[in-house]
Amino acid sequence: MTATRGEQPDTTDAVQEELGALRDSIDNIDAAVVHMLAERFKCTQRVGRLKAAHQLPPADPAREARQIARLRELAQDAKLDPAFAEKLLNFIIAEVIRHHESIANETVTGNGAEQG
Ligand SMILES: O=C(O)C(=O)C[C@]1(C(=O)O)C=C[C@@H](O)C=C1
Repeated sequence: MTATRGEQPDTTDAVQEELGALRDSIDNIDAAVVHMLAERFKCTQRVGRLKAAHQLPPADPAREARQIARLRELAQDAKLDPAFAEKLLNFIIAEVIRHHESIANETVTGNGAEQG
């Protein structure tokens, strides 16, 4: 039964079991997201070094526009809010660009970059 305002919370075993099972799946998905992001950042770290070694700019807005268009379509097909997918990609790419700038700086100054 759906709880409404003013009713006591339903803490029966069946509800707790279903909540626990859903949370197990959420934990697995969160772990997969972390591992996928870690792999993505390993790739972008190599991109950052390649760009710095060849004096290429950290950001590539044309590439980003293609990624956003593609991700919005994928999101739509998957019934995920395309605006959310775009915000998430922009958030990740902003961090990647920060890393690229740090690597480029390290290449010029010889100082250690803070992160890949
Ligand atoms: O493909 C690149 O040129 C990257 O540096 C990677 C990446 C990304 O994280 O996907 C990051 C910055 C660029 O503006 C575009 C894409």
